[in-house]
Amino acid sequence: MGGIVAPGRARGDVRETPPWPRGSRPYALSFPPRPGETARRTLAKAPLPGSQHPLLARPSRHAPGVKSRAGGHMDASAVDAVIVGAGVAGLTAARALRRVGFSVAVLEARERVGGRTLSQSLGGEVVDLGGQWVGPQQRHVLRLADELGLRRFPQHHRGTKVLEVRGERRTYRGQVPSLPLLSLLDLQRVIWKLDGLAKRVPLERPGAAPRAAEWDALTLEEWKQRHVPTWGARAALDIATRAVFAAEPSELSFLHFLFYVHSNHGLMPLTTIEGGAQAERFTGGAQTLGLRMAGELGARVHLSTPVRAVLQDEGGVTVTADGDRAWRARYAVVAVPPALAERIDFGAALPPERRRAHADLPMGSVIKVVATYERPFWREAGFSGEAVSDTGPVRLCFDDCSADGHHPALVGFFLGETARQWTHRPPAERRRAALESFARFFGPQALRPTAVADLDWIAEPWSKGCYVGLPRPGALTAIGDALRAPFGRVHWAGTETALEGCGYLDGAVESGERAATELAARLSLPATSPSRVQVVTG
Ligand SMILES: Cc1cc2nc3c(=O)[nH]c(=O)nc-3n(C[C@H](O)[C@H](O)[C@H](O)COP(=O)(O)OP(=O)(O)OC[C@H]3O[C@@H](n4cnc5c(N)ncnc54)[C@H](O)[C@@H]3O)c2cc1C
Repeated sequence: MGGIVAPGRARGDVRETPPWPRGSRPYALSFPPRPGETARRTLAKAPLPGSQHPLLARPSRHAPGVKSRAGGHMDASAVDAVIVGAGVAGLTAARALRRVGFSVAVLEARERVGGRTLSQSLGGEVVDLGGQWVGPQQRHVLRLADELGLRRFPQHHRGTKVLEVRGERRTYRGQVPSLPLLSLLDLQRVIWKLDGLAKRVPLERPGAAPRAAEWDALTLEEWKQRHVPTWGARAALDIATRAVFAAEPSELSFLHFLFYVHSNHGLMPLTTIEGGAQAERFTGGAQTLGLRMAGELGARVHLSTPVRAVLQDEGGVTVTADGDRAWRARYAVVAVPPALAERIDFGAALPPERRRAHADLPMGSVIKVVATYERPFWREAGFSGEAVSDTGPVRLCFDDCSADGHHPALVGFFLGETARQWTHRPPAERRRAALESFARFFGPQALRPTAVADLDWIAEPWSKGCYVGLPRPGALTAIGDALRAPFGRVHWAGTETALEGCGYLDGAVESGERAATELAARLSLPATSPSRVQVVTG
């Protein structure tokens, strides 16, 4: 097969006729306004620097129809946009572009879609081994879920909670943990203080915060040592940090911590169930988000396709995957975590700030464990199923029963240093340790599950950890806007690039919509390059 064809569906072979003449259609995709909207619209309207980029002056090593590096002929296909990564962000971008008539190909390294979401059957009910909850503030993901027709149900939270601190098991009800009064007062002051400081970090440019350089050089641990006098407030801050970031306070840039809190509507919404980020779950699991979108995209999604190079020239982008397969596109959206983008060759002109983003946003560390039971024995004993611990190895636990309560389950998390300690241990030993934690929280019945499943996200080669990439101290200010700024014809998505909901499903959706808006603007400009209608295959 060879010759000249229009941008095609999956492999450059089917013309997709847009309902308007090329170049005449307004670019705007209709997403509701959000923080930074003005700036984004400006970006979308301004001529982007693609054609002036120094990289575009030289021909691609992978122009269609040429020999590949491996010497074989390339299997090149042409589309408007190649999207790298079929997580929620990449699929959101692809779906949005597709719905306004652009042709897309989505290339995914794994043999499944959904990335950091994974829903699987356990004990007769679907459980989530990756991303799971959504909250009322998370409007991007909630709107997408509604569009896709997904149903949600409230996270169970009624009953007594468990707090394990300094080796002592305490119980409490409501929102106020069982700590000494002085610690509680200190904790409330610290929450107000941190929420106040977070609001001073501009989401578009954290580096423009009043004391950005100083805060970026400081770790959350160092800030805590200076500003939090009571042991109880310190312990609560440590526990909350591990739960929210899957990292230790000593690993986090204080500036990034504040950015993240601002991006996610404050500390309390981040850490609570009722009215917070853990308020609801998806019926059928969170992976249904990606599965539904992939269903709409059909053969445009290519699984088991690890991308190795995204190289651009004057006319477009050539994306090369394992097996010497290549796709030709006008633009690309790279929707993988920065730590995974490090493995992709973007050519010598990739700006140093962007290289730094790939090198200095290591992923957090989490192992998630779900155990199912005959009976919800913790509910029957008056417990909500919520437990936090500074002892571990399970440091955070929730009730994970099905919506109707008929499939009792608990879910636990190994987080930060604890997850790293357990990543190399045998899975059976790890599961046993998780059950022992559950038993300490709620009673010995926890040692008798009907089934147990766990997922060590550190060992996942296409995630390298989770929940999210975390800038090392000093990196956020050095990277500047390179996390989001397009590199020639390459645009970036993924929850790490989100202004709102960063780190969460909400941020993945927000970033996918933003990248689609950027691309739609450029794709709607009059087509000047003949290469967009060329494809030559072997
Ligand atoms: C245990 C756990 C619990 C979580 N809990 C929650 C929660 O309760 N609520 C919430 O909102 N969020 C939660 N999250 C975070 C949430 O899952 C993520 O923010 C979100 O899924 C990120 O989506 P993404 O599309 O940005 O990235 P990803 O899901 O990582 O998608 C990137 C995709 O790119 C692919 N890829 C990587 N490299 C390449 C390559 N070279 N070529 C081709 N493909 C490639 C990957 O395989 C992946 O499919 C949790 C995550 C984990 C792991």
